[in-house]
Amino acid sequence: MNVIEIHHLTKNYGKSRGITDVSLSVAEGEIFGFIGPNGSGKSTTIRTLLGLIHPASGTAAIFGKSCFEHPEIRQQLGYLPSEVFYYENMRVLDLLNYSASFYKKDCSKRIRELAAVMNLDLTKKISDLSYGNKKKVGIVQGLLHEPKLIILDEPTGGLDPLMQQKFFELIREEKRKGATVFFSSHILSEVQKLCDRVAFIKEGRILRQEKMSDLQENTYKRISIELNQETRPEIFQLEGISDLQIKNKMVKFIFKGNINQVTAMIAELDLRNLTIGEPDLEEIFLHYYEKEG
Ligand SMILES: Nc1ncnc2c1ncn2[C@@H]1O[C@H](COP(=O)(O)OP(=O)(O)OP(=O)(O)O)[C@@H](O)[C@H]1O
Repeated sequence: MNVIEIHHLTKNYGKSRGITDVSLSVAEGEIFGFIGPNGSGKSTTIRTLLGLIHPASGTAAIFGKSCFEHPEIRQQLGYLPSEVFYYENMRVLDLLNYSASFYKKDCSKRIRELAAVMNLDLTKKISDLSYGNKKKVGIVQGLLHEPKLIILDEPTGGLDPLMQQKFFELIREEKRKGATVFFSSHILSEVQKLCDRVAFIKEGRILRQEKMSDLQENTYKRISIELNQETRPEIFQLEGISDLQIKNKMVKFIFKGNINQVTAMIAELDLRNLTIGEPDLEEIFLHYYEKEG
C-alpha cells in the first residue's frame, strides 16, 4: 500500500512558481528522500500534502485520504517543519507535554527516551536553547507519539555530525518498527545513507525518482586524467561520458557504463596520472540530470 500518493500537484504563489505537476508515491515502510536545491519546491510539496496550503490543481493523499477532508490523519503522522517557532518562555518538557496532549496516548516515556538519545535537556527554557537544540526539540516533537508516517522537512540543519548520526539511527529504528519516512533535504550525501528511494526536484518539477540501490549499482565513475600533452575533446566522445572538462593537459569526466570501454580508451593515451573515483550523488544528479531540468 502507498502511504503517500501525490498526483499532478501544482501550486503557484501569485505569479511566482511554487510546484508544477508534481507526482510521487511512497510505499509503506519506505524511507523516501526528497532532494532539491533551495527554493525548488520541497516545502511547498510537503505543506500541500499536509493540507496546510491549497493546490491550484492535483491531489495529495496520506493513507488514501486527503488531509483537508480528513484532518484526523494528523494523529498518525509526525511532522518536523523546516523552520520551527516556539513559545520562548516555555520549558522544553512543558512544550513537549503540550504537543503530546494532542494525541490520544501517553507519550511521557517516549519523550524521555528521545530526549536521552538526542542529548536534550528537558528542564531548559526554549529561549535559552541554541538553534541546533531547538531543532532537537522539533525532532522529539515529531516522533514522540510514535507516528506511522514521519515527514521531516530539512531535519538535520543545525545538528552537529554526532547528533546527525544519532538522528539517523532514530529514523532507522522507526523504520524497523514499521514507520514510513518522507525526508526532504538539499544534502544528497545524508539522504544517500538513509533512504530506500529518492526523488529529485528542481525548479518546482520532479526530474527523477530512483531506487537508491539502482543509483548506487550503476557504474558511475569520476575519472581524472593528467596527460603528457594537450588533447582534443573528440578523443573523449565515448558513449557514457558526461560532464567532460578539458583544461590544458587535465581531463575530467563522469562515466557510466562498461568500465572496460573507458580503460581501453585511456590505454591509448600518454598518461602522467590517472584517478578513478566514485562520484557522489550530487555530481550524478547535477551532471546527468541537468539536461532534463
Ligand atoms: N509564501 C510564499 N509566497 C511566495 N512565494 C513562495 C512562498 N513560499 C514559497 N514560495 C516560492 O516557491 C518556490 C518553492 O519554495 P519552497 O519553500 O517550497 O522550496 P524549498 O525547496 O523548500 O526550499 P528551501 O530548501 O530553501 O527550504 C520558491 O521559488 C519560493 O520563493
